[in-house]
Amino acid sequence: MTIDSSIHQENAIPVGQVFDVDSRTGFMPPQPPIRRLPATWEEWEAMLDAAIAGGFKCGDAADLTEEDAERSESWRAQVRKMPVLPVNGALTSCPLLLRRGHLVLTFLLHYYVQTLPVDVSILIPRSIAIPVLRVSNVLDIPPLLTFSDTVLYNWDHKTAPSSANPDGGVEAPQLDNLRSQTTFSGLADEEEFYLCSARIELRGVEALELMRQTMDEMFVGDEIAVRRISAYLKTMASVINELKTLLLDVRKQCDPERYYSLVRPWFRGEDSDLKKRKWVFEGVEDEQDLSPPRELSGPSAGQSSIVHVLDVFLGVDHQSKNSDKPSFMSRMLTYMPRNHRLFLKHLSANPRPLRSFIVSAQDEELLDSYNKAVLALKEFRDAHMIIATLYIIGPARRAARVAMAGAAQIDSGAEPTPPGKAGEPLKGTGGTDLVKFLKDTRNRTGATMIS
Ligand code: HEM
Repeated sequence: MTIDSSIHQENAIPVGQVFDVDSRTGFMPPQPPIRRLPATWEEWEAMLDAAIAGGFKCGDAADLTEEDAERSESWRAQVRKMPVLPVNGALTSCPLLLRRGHLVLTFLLHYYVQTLPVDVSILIPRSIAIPVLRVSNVLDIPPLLTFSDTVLYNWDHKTAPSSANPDGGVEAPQLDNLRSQTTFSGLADEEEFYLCSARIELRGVEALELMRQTMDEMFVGDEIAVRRISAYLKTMASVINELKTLLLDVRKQCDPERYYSLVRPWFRGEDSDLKKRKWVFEGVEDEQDLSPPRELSGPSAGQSSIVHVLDVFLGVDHQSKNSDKPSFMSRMLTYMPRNHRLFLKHLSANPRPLRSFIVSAQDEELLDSYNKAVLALKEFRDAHMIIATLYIIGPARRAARVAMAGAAQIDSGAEPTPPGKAGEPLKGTGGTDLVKFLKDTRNRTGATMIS
């Protein structure tokens, strides 16, 4: 049986069409997402083409010239003049078009917001504000760029696969034959940042299949089942180790300084705005069916369902006992495609979780295999901390030192504080106090091991 089959028992892993989880590509769609919206919405596509061709810089870029600022302002003026295109008909009835619609509108939105001068308030013009709110409402995700826009629904084959597979089905994309459809900067570094996650999604499909097999065996629960689960968990540990290698491989083609200064600033959501400006969606108050969004965190691979699935399956709990506030991980669920969120909800509601099965089985080999799988996930997070240090913490400190040196030259009395040092803690794209947060998730993973 493949993981495509329908749910066949109460505690089965919930996969199949209803959850948009594919047996070959997991949370990624099996075929490349559509590349362009139909003619009715061509103005959005054309405006996005113009932004990409414009090679814009963010409004706070250190090397922004007057000419750069004028060019992006003339693009923004065109966006403001654009009509409010309808969100109806073919667009709302086709999930594939809706996904492309969300991608195009949120890239436009981030181009618009991030190219604004730093000293003006953020008013998102009606031409983007109304459609992005409508499309996001139908998809039930927030009206800004998400992991699904940059990774899940933003890929294509680098070269078209040579042939269909023998049974006439679609072949899963090869990990080394991927490209991204849309980027802000046009840099290979940005593409590599997205593709690193895409490869993890695809390689993670084997973990999904192992979970399904494990849950089937837990249902049986006899001695043979225990031996089989033990073997599945050992294989899962090696799959997670491969995910770690894929993560560390981001260093091969994504340069930390370029990522930090030329790619990452485009992702900022409302909660990462340096001046704490509010994002105002023009015209929302005139529309009966719309309301202003409550929370707008930028895209983060913390929204990757595959990592959440591993946590839920292995029993890693990210919710702090001393806080009523939802954890970052549970907040990120609302940024995932709705069906993937439902998938996770279904998995979390499993009446017989793996961890309690392991505890009650009292089998040494099984316990060892389980701990190996959890250790592999903890080591994935160790590697992730190395990456976050290389790509964010290091460059942020260096940028702060340069800024301090500049300020000291201007005014020797000034004492600016670098981010992540004595002042405000360094923020993640999702608005977290990132050093503390990443350490916490890593430690919680380690603490899941059973002694
Ligand atoms: C250059 C590459 C990467 C950088 C710089 C990076 C950075 C970060 C940062 C700063 C956070 C903190 C949360 C936030 O505020 O966004 C985070 C969270 C997270 N990232 Fe990454 N990340 C990278 C690649 C990846 C990849 C490829 C994955 C896996 C698909 C991943 C999975 C996660 C997860 C699951 C979280 C939530 C926290 C956790 O589970 O430990 N990241 N990342």
